[in-house]
Amino acid sequence: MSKPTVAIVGRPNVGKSTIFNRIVGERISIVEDIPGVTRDRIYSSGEWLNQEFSIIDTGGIDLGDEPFLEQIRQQAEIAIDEADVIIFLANGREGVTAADEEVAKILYKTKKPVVMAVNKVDNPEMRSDIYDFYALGFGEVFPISGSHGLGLGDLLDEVLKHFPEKTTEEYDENTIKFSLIGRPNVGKSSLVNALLGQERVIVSNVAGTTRDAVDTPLTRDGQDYVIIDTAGMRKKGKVYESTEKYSVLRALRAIERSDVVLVVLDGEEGIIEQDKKIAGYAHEAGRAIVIVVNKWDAVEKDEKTMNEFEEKIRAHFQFLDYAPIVFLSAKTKKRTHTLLPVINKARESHNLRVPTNVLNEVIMDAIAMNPTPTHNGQRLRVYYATQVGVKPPTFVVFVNDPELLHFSYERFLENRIRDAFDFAGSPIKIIGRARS
Ligand SMILES: Nc1nc2c(ncn2[C@@H]2O[C@H](COP(=O)(O)OP(=O)(O)OP(=O)(O)O)[C@@H](O)[C@H]2O)c(=O)[nH]1
Ligand SMILES: Nc1nc2c(ncn2[C@@H]2O[C@H](COP(=O)(O)OP(=O)(O)OP(=O)(O)O)[C@@H](O)[C@H]2O)c(=O)[nH]1
Repeated sequence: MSKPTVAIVGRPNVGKSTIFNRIVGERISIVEDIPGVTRDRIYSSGEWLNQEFSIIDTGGIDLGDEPFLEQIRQQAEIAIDEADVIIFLANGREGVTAADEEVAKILYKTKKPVVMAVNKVDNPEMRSDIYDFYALGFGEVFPISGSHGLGLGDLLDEVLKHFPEKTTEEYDENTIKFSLIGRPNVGKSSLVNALLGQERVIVSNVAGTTRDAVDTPLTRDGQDYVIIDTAGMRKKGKVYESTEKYSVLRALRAIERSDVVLVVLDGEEGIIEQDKKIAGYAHEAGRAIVIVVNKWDAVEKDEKTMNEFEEKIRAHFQFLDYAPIVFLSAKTKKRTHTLLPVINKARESHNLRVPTNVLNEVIMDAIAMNPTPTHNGQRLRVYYATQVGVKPPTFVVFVNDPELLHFSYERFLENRIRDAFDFAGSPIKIIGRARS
């Protein structure tokens, strides 16, 4: 299900990142640290009154050497393209500035709801500083203070009012939604074309929450698929489309709407740091993952080449050890037919539920084989485990003290679970919980 999206715009220094962090709350900090993956804090999720939404800090989208005004203009346009509701943020301590007026001018052009918030109103006496902002014409002005956490509730109440009607599931639940991510030029568009082949369906604009998203349907062997955000893979001529942060944002949104994510690599050029970062996003999102090595036609090879490349992938993407690897060529179409069955399998793993009794046998056997660790004289005790969810499969392990369940032991349990059940292509999550 795609969540509504909120974007924060405003000139520099009004406090966009402060507000973003407030709204995102603890979420970012609890995400596990993956070595080599730096987090761009431009896109995350928030929750208010049980309503989940995605949030974008357009200020975090670095638009290179563009002049100052051009940058904020482009950021406002990104907000218009990507969001369902826009928070226009200004600074109450400085009043309405020329740059605020520039942002306003861009926002007048959109039909999307804009909620005006004035930040740095740190105490009630300062509330009179906000009246000038009514002149910008966005209706009610919400005084807030990011540093003191004031006024955010009222602001979010207003934002929520403008969310689109609850969208029903975009596609039938049997339809497999997948996206292709990877750095520029690895051959994502070529691969989509290769998959569509003769049966190329006219690209239809299926309305998602992002008006701009163009998804491409595909049916093969009786299975329906939708390739998510094929438009985002093509350059559409807007200035900011080519900036790295924007393509990351686009990819993150596509990942979020997908069941399965294809991480596309260039077999000819090999693996570079950017690939790792992109793969990290897919992993963190908890989607099923397939690694695709494209341009395999262009690689000079002997019988060892594929194994060697696979070893390289495993060494670089240790966190993706569950992802199957498919070598193919979008250009010659060699082995492209092997891809969809692997996608089907990954989706199946992502939805797999295992019986509690068998799961507990596996866990108890694991413990017998490799006794639980001790820490400061205290031994970890594992009582039982149960699967609490799918997409990704999530297991709660009841223990005496979750602090004692270290990453390495968790990893060991994960591997035993994987040996016992076929979760190929899917991440699995283990949560330690104290038995009450
Ligand atoms: N007094 C006061 N200062 C604030 C408040 N919110 C943010 N600030 C300060 O304003 C400055 C800018 O905040 P940021 O959140 O970095 O602003 P930004 O809009 O994201 O800036 P850019 O990243 O340059 O676009 C920081 O020094 C913050 O500490 C607030 O509510 N009150
Ligand atoms: N040799 C070879 N070249 C390929 C293959 N697939 C794509 N290419 C070439 O790689 C280049 C980039 O392909 P695209 O499909 O545009 O790559 P992309 O990942 O969609 O690129 P962006 O739109 O920039 O993100 C083109 O020149 C393709 O002809 C392949 O399997 N083998």
